[in-house]
Amino acid sequence: MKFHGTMKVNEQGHLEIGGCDTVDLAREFGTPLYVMDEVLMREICRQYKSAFVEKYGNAEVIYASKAFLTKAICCLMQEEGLGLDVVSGGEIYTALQANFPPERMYFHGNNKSASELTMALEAGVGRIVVDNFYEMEMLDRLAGEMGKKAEILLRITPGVEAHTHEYIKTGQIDSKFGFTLPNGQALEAVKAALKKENLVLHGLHCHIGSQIFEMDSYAYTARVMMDFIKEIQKTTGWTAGELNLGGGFGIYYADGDEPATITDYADAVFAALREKAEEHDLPVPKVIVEPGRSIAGPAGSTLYTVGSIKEIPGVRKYVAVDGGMTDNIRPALYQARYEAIIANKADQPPAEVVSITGKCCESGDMLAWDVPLQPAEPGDILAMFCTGAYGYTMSSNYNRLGRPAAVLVANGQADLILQRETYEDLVRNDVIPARFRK
Ligand SMILES: Cc1ncc(COP(=O)(O)O)c(C=O)c1O
Ligand SMILES: N[C@@H](CCCC[NH3+])C(=O)O
Repeated sequence: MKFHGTMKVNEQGHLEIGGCDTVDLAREFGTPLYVMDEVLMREICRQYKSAFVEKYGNAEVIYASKAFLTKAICCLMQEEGLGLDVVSGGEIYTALQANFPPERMYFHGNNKSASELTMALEAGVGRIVVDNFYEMEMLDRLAGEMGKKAEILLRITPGVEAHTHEYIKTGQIDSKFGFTLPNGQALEAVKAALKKENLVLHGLHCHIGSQIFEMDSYAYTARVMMDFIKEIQKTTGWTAGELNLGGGFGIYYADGDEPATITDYADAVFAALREKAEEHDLPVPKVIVEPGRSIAGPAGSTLYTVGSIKEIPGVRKYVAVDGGMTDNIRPALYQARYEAIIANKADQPPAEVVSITGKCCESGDMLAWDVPLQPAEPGDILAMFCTGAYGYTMSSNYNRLGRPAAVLVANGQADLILQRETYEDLVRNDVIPARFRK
């Protein structure tokens, strides 16, 4: 069990985050509640900036907003000087609504629609990361029609097998993302992009997957990409000025996870780039990294209220909470592990091993299997750690549960950044055809 950021046990024996007693937060804002530790989030942003930008100069850190996005988070990222990775019209819209500068956005996606590309061009999104030939043609045409130039990177699938869960690997040849490098498709894509009248090719992008612990995988990928940049230069005369290496830096969720440091990450990447730059007589390109999970994940905790408890003697004890796969699908989807504590008994040692389940009509609706926990009773507040990334953003209304609220906490102050969905919100888009309204 590991505490993160500003977490501590206060004099009442309660878990405190950002100087706020979590039991009070649960009372004031209700549960389930996402609690984001602002100080920790900012601290991680600064670690990224210092490890990549301050140490190596020609680099940029952009936050992968798919991890956790609200308008307030856009404001925070802007204050910290990070760019934004966006992957849909909805993410672009959210960022624009928060006045996030469009030129600092990178637009990703393997199936962007014409209306999303138009929106990106109109807004002046900084880089569109072109994923496939269909998109390349469409973007060139749309930009031409609008009398604009699209500033692009090309997404390359480098053929790198990252050591992570099958569902979150993206760099291998058999991937839906990007132009495949090993079979020559990527080189064809570069040649095609260079010929397009309305596309300005600035560089390349790749992303090998998510929750990655081995910095060698990043170094290896950087070398593969530099070899490719040389190959492109030899074939076309064009030299990529930008290399976006994606995100994926792994974090601690539970005992046994051993993440590297952000400094190790930056050093591994730059050592590989410099080595290859020398070998190939190439400039080191501008490096862009897109961390999502590692910025939002450790900063977020979810508070739940304990309800029913079912003990099957000799088999298992289920402790049910008032959320579940609707606010955190990761255990069900990726067998993700989490650590939890009874927030109002945070000064007590764990007394038993229990499984934490949600309230959905689904046996797979589990938040944690066989974890140590303080003695749980109905009404207790359970805090689950490191839920800040891909919890809210992958949430659903299954069983017509409303999505939780979220607060940003710092220095004893809690600010609401997401309202709890109400029953009214749940029926907002329902339409009853006239023939039923007799
Ligand atoms: C293209 C791209 N960039 C960045 C990320 C962010 O990854 P992570 O949240 O693991 O840092 C992802 C998600 O895996 C991605 O697909
Ligand atoms: N959503 C995933 C990772 C995929 C990230 C986006 N490419 C997770 O929760 O781990």
